[in-house]
Order: sequence, then structure tokens, then C-alpha cells
Amino acid sequence: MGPIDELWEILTLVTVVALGGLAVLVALVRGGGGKTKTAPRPPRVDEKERAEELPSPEAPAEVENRGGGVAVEPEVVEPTAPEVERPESARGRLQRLRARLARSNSAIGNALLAVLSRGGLSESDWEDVEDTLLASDLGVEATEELVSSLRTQVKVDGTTDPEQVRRWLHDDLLRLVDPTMDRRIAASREGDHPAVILVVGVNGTGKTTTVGKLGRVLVAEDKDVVLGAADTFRAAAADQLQTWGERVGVPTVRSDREGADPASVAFEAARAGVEMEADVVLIDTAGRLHTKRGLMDELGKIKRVVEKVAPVSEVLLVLDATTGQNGMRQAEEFAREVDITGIVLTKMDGTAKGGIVVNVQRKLGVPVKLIGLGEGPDDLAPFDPEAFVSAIVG
Ligand SMILES: Nc1nc2c(ncn2[C@@H]2O[C@H](COP(=O)(O)OP(=O)(O)OP(=O)(O)O)[C@@H](O)[C@H]2O)c(=O)[nH]1
Repeated sequence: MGPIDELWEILTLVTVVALGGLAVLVALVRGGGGKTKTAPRPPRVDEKERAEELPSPEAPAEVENRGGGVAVEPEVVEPTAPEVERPESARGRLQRLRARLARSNSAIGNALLAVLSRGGLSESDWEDVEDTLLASDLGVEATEELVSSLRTQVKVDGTTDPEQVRRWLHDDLLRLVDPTMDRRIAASREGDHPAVILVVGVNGTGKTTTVGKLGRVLVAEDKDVVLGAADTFRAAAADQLQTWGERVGVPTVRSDREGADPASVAFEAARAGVEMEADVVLIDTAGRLHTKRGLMDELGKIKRVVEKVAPVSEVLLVLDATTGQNGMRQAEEFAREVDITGIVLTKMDGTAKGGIVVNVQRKLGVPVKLIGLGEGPDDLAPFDPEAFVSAIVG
């Protein structure tokens, strides 16, 4: 064998060994990687720096031109909690929480059943029925419908059997609550975008708490969640939200500056959701009075700016169920400003005003999707018409 042949042999050997090594390396990297569903990844520093250096083609003019807000560089805060909780799954939550709903709302059912099973009902008895329904915030229209239906059934059947009366009441109430409405939360990726959910409402209704609780519901469903703290008005709101996220290993996009432009934070949250390939981005917004024009306009701006990155799949209006007629007015004003796709009724644990479910759905034509039944982290449940009506009439 000549020196040339020997050289060829050595070269071939080296190439084979190098290729083999490369193949092993690739296999190792693949085996250790893959998209983890439960551990969301903040953008790497080098990616973030690059994004800051390069003018972003999709950066919206509205973010540059930041109304009255202060310029922000929202940051992604990686969860640091040493122990990540496993939240309760959505299924069965309402069963667990049903007792709370019944505690305050069964008074309505009991009052109605007491009168209706009495027999030989006078006009004043029917007025009592009407007053009880109105006091539960059912609304005039639905109350009239329900009373008229019950009157007909009592007249035709002539029965005062409590079981039969309970069944009528149950069926009529269920019809009013409307089990046919689509109450699913749009929380799945669409194409290459995460779902984006905006949470809006007046001050103190429970928006931040609801975003935190909803994040837990979605984590329990194995969704990759990103939280956006666009409530830059209340100093503690971003901390509050971040704490909710940390407990379940979810990152929060926030600004440390009070008064930062909420649209900018919302935009960055949506962008982080896209970069992280998250399933859903939940954006908390500041409480605003429905009567303040400028603040209501700001909501429209937040939505428009977010939509430069990804379409907004849900706008959830959070209403405090204890606020009665005032809550209804808020709902109408918010609905005028942004397209509400679902309602969250909070504080249903402390009120006998469950009738608001029917009232608000009728006024807005959108379903109640979630109800808050306490201050505990898993005290938010998907709204289930049957369980709700059963809690009222037993
Ligand atoms: N009992 C009860 N309390 C609730 C429920 N949801 C929220 N809360 C309480 O309502 C209070 C206000 O909640 P937040 O989430 O801070 O309200 P917010 O709408 O974000 O407030 P702003 O940002 O000031 O507008 C807190 O004390 C919550 O614990 C619920 O379903 N039941």
C-alpha cells in the first residue's frame, strides 16, 4: 500500500468517527429536549437582547405613541417558587362548591316552594313569588315570564304537590339560564398563535383574582399559560398576579413602573406568548369606572395593540354578583366599548342574588362562563346551568 493509499485510509477513518460522534450528539440533544408542556420558558437573554436591538417589524405605532402612559420595557418574570402546586382540575369543582352556592341561593328556592306548594294561590301569593324573584336580581322580563309559566302550570294541573312544583321551577329556571349557550373558554392555540384572553371590569370586582384562578384552571388542563399584568394603575396588582403565577409555575409579563402604558405591557405579554409557544395568554387590566370615557377608550386601544401580535380570543367581563343593578349598568357600558365574549360572576358565595346570571345573559347576549365562589385559589368554577339551578331549588 503506497503512502497515498494510507493517507486515504486514515482520512476515511477520521470521517467515519466524526460522523458517528455527531449522530450520538444529535440523539442526546433530541432526547433531552422536546417541548415541555408544564414548564414555560421565558425568552432567552440573547433572544431578548436581539429583539431589543432590532426594530420589530410588528411593533405597533400605538405602542410607540404611548398616550398618557410612561414608556416601559416590560419584562418576563420567571416563576421562582420552589414548590409548584398542582391545582384542582376544573371537573367537579362546581360539585365541591355547590354547597356554597346553595347556602346563599337556596333561600330563593325555599321561599318560592313554600308559597307555590301552599295551594289555592291568591294574587298576593303570586306577588310574593314575583318579589322573591325580583329580589334575586332575575330582572323584570324573566320574572314575568317565569311567573306566567308557573301560573299556567298550576292552573292546568291544579297540583300543590311540592315535588311536582319543584320540578316545574327547576325546568323553568333551567330554560331561563339557557343550557344551550356555548360556555367554553377559548384557551387553545389557533394556528401559530396562543389564545389571548383579556379580563376587564370595574374596580374591585375580582379581576386579578380571577386571572390567577383561571390560570390555575388552565394549568390543571396542562396548558402552557403566560400572565400579562396590564393593570399598571394599582401598584400591588402586578405583584399579586406574579404570586398567583409563581404558585403554579407560570411566568408573568409585567412592568415595575407604576403608570406604565397598559397597552404596551399587554402587547409584550402577547409577544412573549408567541415566542414561548404558549397555549394561552391571560391579560389582567386595571379596574375602570364604566362612566369614565378616557379609561373606556383605553380598553379599545389595549385590544387593538394586542391584535397586532395575536387575535384576542376572549374578552371576559368580571362582575361582582353582589352589586345588583349597578353591575348590570356596568355590564352594558363595557359591552358597548369592547366585544364581551363571556361573563365571570364573582362573589357568588356571599349573595342570594343568583338571578343576575339570567339577567346579565339576556342584556348582553353572552354567556356566564365562570363563577367565583370564594377567596380560595381553586374557588372558581366553570358555570354549569344544571348544577346552578339544582343548588337553588334543591
Ligand atoms: N368571597 C369572594 N371574594 C372574592 C371572589 N373573587 C374575588 N374576591 C375578592 O375580591 C377582592 C378584590 O379582588 P381583586 O382581584 O383584587 O379585584 P380587582 O378587580 O383586580 O381589583 P382592581 O384591580 O382594584 O380593580 C379580593 O379580596 C378577592 O379575594 C369570590 O368569588 N368570592
